[in-house]
Amino acid sequence: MMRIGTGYDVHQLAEGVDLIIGGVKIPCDRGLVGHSDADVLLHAIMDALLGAAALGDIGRHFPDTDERYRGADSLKLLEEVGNMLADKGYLVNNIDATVIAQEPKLSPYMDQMIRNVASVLGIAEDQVNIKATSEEHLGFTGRKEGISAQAVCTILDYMDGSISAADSEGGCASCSRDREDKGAVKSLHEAFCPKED
Ligand SMILES: Nc1ccn([C@@H]2O[C@H](COP(=O)(O)O)[C@@H](O)[C@H]2O)c(=O)n1
Ligand SMILES: C[C@@]1(CO)OP(=O)(O)OP(=O)(O)OC[C@H]1O
Repeated sequence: MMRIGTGYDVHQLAEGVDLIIGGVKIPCDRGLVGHSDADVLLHAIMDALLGAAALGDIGRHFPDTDERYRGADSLKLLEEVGNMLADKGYLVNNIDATVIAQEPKLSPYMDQMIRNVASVLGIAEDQVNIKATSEEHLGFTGRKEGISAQAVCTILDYMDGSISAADSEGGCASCSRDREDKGAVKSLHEAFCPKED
């Protein structure tokens, strides 16, 4: 069965803070404020993945009252979310996301953002799409008070037997993540990567 998830996040812009989007530190006179590194794009993607798997949201798994997540690298949190999905027998099929930012221009950094997301999730780069749009100077994003992001994803349920190796363009996530010893992931590995054993 294919399942769909959506995610949305907003962070405020302020001086004296790094701007990190999609795991890329972007040169800018202001950055996003948060308890973690405030990576608005990765937060929206995590919520989409958790939503698709009916696993709640990032606040449930990484509470902003927990000191362990102060300044947290959101790529590490995304990797944890990927592990949660794999442990439940889900494969990430595709992710599409939009960052809404009046400035700076994000297009020069898109390829690296895509590489970062694909790499930590153990999927192919063409399973990830990231876009940017300004808000034509309208609203809080248009006034440059903050940056928002939206994401949608589809995931496939390996355990229901309805998908084949051909559905997993990225192959078995366990190959790139060394998680072969876990139940559902072991099954994925055996199904999708038999020749690599
Ligand atoms: N922060 C942004 C905003 C936009 N882009 C790129 O520019 C294109 C046009 O944006 P509009 O908001 O004028 O529609 C958009 O499709 C992006 O390719 C960007 O890189 N960074
Ligand atoms: C990942 C967390 C961890 O504190 O990051 P924050 O920077 O607080 O970002 P937000 O999107 O407001 O909430 C998610 C949190 O769980």
